[in-house]
Amino acid sequence: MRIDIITIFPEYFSPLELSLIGKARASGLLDIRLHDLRSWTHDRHNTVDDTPYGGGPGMVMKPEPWGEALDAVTGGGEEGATPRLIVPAPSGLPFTQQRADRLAAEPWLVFACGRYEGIDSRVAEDAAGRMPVEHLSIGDYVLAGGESATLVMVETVSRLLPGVLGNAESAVQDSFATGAMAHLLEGPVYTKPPVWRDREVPPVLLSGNHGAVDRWRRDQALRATARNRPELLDRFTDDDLDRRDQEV
Ligand SMILES: Nc1cc(-c2ccc3cc[nH]c3c2)n[nH]1
Repeated sequence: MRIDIITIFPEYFSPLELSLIGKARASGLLDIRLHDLRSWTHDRHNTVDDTPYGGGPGMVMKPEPWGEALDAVTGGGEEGATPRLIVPAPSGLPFTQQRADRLAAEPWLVFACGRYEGIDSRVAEDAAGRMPVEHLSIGDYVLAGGESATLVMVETVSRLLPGVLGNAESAVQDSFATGAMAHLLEGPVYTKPPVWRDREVPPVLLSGNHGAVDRWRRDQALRATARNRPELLDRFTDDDLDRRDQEV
């Protein structure tokens, strides 16, 4: 997958040089390219913002640099390929695991990181004439810019790509994404030592009884979900829950 990120703070994305994503980039699994929006300004001050039409607080990102940046970045696709443009925004569609699964199937994503009060709306309108455009929100809170949201989305999508996670992690990911644990919150996890500050690991996890361990883990996941996200349990009918009992 190719991922282009356009931002006035390219250094914000140095975490993408680390860990699994850093390794995936080094191996060629992931091709992440950073672009400084100011490269497409032509004035002495590299101006990217201006006052909002209609008045109001703050500044709005000017359309000209964005238009030139998107033309330059998206024009260079192989065999004229076009990317999907993702614009992080508090007003966007919810970014969910399901939407991440869908984005992970895309060959090329471009992220437009806004700042100030946002990007002149004509930029996305103009781009939509040449490529799919999605405004996405990572949650109901307001960030100072799109960079944090882009980091979250790039990490969530990248870890779904085959080969990015090691075998162990991808096995864990599968068990929570599908089957009896799908859509449930993860329960508690433990590792050595068996006793730490007089706190024991739940004995079932040391029992070697895989059926009992699976049942215990599903029960813990149901408890965590009922406690913190009861609305997720609405997805299950009583029959589903009974069937899950048989499954595990
Ligand atoms: N889910 C979420 C996205 C944002 C966001 C996205 C872009 C910009 C640009 C300026 N402020 C922004 C905030 N906040 N919260």
